[in-house]
Amino acid sequence: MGLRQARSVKPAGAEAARQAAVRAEQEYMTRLYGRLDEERSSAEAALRQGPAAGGGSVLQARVESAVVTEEAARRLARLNGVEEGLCFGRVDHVAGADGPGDTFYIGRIGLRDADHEPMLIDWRAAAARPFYTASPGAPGTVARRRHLHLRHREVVRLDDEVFDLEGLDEAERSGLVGEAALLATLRRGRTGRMSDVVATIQEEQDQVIRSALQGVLVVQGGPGTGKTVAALHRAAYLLYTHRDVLERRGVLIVGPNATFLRYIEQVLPGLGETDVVLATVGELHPGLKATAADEPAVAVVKGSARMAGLIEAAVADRQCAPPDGLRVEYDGLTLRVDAERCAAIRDGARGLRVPHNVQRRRFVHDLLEALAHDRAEQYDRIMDEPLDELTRSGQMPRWLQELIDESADEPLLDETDLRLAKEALWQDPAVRRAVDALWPELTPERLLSDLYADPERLDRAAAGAGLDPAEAALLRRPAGAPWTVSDVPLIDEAAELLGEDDSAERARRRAADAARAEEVRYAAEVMETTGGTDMIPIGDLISASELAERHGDGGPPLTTAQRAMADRQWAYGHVIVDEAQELSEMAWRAVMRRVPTRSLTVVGDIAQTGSAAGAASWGQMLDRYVPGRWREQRLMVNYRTPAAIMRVASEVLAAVAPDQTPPVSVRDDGPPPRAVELPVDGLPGLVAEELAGFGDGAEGRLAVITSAARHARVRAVLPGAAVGATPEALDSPSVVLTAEEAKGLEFDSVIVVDPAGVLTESPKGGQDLYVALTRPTRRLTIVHDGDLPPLLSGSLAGG
Ligand SMILES: Nc1ncnc2c1ncn2[C@@H]1O[C@H](COP(=O)(O)OP(=O)(O)OP(=O)(O)O)[C@@H](O)[C@H]1O
Repeated sequence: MGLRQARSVKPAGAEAARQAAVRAEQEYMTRLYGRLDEERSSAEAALRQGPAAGGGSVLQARVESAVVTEEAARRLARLNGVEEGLCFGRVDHVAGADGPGDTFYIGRIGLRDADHEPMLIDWRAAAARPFYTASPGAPGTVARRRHLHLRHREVVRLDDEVFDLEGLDEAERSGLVGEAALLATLRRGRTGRMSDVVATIQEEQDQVIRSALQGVLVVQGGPGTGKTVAALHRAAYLLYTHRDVLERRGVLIVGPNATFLRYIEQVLPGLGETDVVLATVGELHPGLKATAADEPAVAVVKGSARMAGLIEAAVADRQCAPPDGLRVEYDGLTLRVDAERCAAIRDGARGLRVPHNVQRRRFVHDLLEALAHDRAEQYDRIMDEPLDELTRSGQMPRWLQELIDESADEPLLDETDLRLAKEALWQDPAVRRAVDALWPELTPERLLSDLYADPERLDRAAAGAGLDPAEAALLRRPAGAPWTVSDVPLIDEAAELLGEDDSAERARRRAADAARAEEVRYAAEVMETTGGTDMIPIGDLISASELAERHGDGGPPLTTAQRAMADRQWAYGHVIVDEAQELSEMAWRAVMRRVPTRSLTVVGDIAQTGSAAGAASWGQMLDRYVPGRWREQRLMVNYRTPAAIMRVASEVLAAVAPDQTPPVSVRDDGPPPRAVELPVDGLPGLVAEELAGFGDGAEGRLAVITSAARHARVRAVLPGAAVGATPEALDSPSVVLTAEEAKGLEFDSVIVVDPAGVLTESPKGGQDLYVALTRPTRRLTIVHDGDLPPLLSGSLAGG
């Protein structure tokens, strides 16, 4: 939207009129909050009372109570979540020939009065849209947009934007100022957590938020253009508009790291939304929670799509036919299956179009059958020896010879004999060992750790997948080393090829039965806990780590989000990938498996790609799934970084990614960025000065972003600062981060230490410095040792 064209009106000299307007709005807000209180009371009563008694079985009654209770708990959670800023806007439509124009109040949820007349319109509803899209150039039927600023339940300020200028007198026109509501929001100090922006969504963002559910939408935008915030509001909007599908299937949001997910976590409940799973790539596979990163060169190999071929080859390598045939000692005999038969059995199993662990059942069956036959033949020969002797010596009685001749055509083993023989063989440890060695039952983790730890296996698999020996060597590591984030898509890929192993399948079935019983018990317990508001609503917005904790407690998987997270084969209704430029080809495969309908929102900035295995273009990652069928929307306005800071960042961008256009800053406030020549030992003084600049309020966050080379020293001189991308770091006034860790986050003040180091360490060639420079919302200080990179020195004021 033409942000600078939008206008607000300050009725100069009309203080009395302003006060009257505030009073009128206060009256309306009081009614709205009164209605909210009534709704809360009725949700609490529904929780206390449960469903009305009716006919039906005890089980049916229990299930109904669970449903009613869950619905009431959700409703209550939603109502409690909107206490602050319940209503934030109002639109007045132009009067028509048939009477005065409609007025709508816009809020975080919708409310109706006792007669079911709408009092407050949910921001996601179609009737709310003009509030976001009206602009002076295209006002539609909107005459005025009013932003209401509340503190608790009290109206503290109104900002009007009048689109029907004809209706204003000269004094009012001269009092018009630029986008007061947005700028006031943007200037607020940071709290370490992202907050919702429902009151100030801009038109270009609105288009992203309300874009159709179907297909792949790419949102490409520079730093601070609100990609993350728009993606989260889109999740809320889609869940509201397509509740039927998405409540059942859930929405998955993939973010770059756990801290980032914590940073955005509270936005969704704030928007009144649930049924959303937040996960990093390292958590995509149930049961895993990898955070360690590989060296860039290793990450590049692990991220390459060729790894899919390597894993396929590694699985095939675990399906053996011994070149000399199989020999097993059993019951005093040496049982044999010759090489040709072994190969036929292996190929027969491979020919089934099912995963390895399921094919194994056929392999085991056929191999045991071959062994059983060999055993029967050997017994037969042993039994035949005395008879042969009789024949040779001419002492065979006629009746016996006749009996032998009659049974000559009968098979050695009938069906029952064969079954019993196979069962007996399968009980024998030596037979099992032999079968397992040829075609083991494998978990994905075991496949991968065996592979990484065995150079010969690796070389064989690599050769089958077109990786050269040097690349294969990068994958080597000792068994038992912790999994890295880049391993997780590989484990997921392996799981797909291996299928459930038998024991896992049995455990899953047992767990499902137990969970069902537990759900009924839980519902009954909830009914007894009729504590009203202090009852913890059933949390639907769940992160992978929370899920793991709950499962550790043996709690039942209750919600869509919880069920989805626990199930590798869950198909989500929609997937949102944030900082999507960082995903490798293999990570994309893992994501795409989770959304067979290809309903995705892909959010990122190609200019910020830091990961060596990440995207150079969106087509590189997406064309193989939806060739030419993804749509792109660009966000061009930077809401975070003031213009003077952005000028410095833009010069870096021009040098490292000349084909990318930096966004235009909406803010041009704040002090100019500065460069300071200072040894690391001088940092405490600088940090103290910056923190003092925030004043005494609780708000205000500072980050020291430094190169890996200086990280240890910077940490040592700043013992009071939090370190690294941990959730606790978000609550700390100051934190020391690498550029990689700072991705997606923002801070009031940023000190970049050792820009030359950040620049050279950046795997892609400078993108990390661009990321670091675009984190501040107010102040940027660059600290160097007299080695300021030339691409910064031109645009910075020295200090
Ligand atoms: N319409 C808006 N109203 C108020 N604040 C907004 C609006 N759009 C974005 N912002 C604010 O601008 C800041 C940047 O937004 P966000 O983090 O979503 O940007 P981004 O494009 O994801 O950035 P990056 O690529 O650097 O991670 C946030 O503080 C966000 O709340």
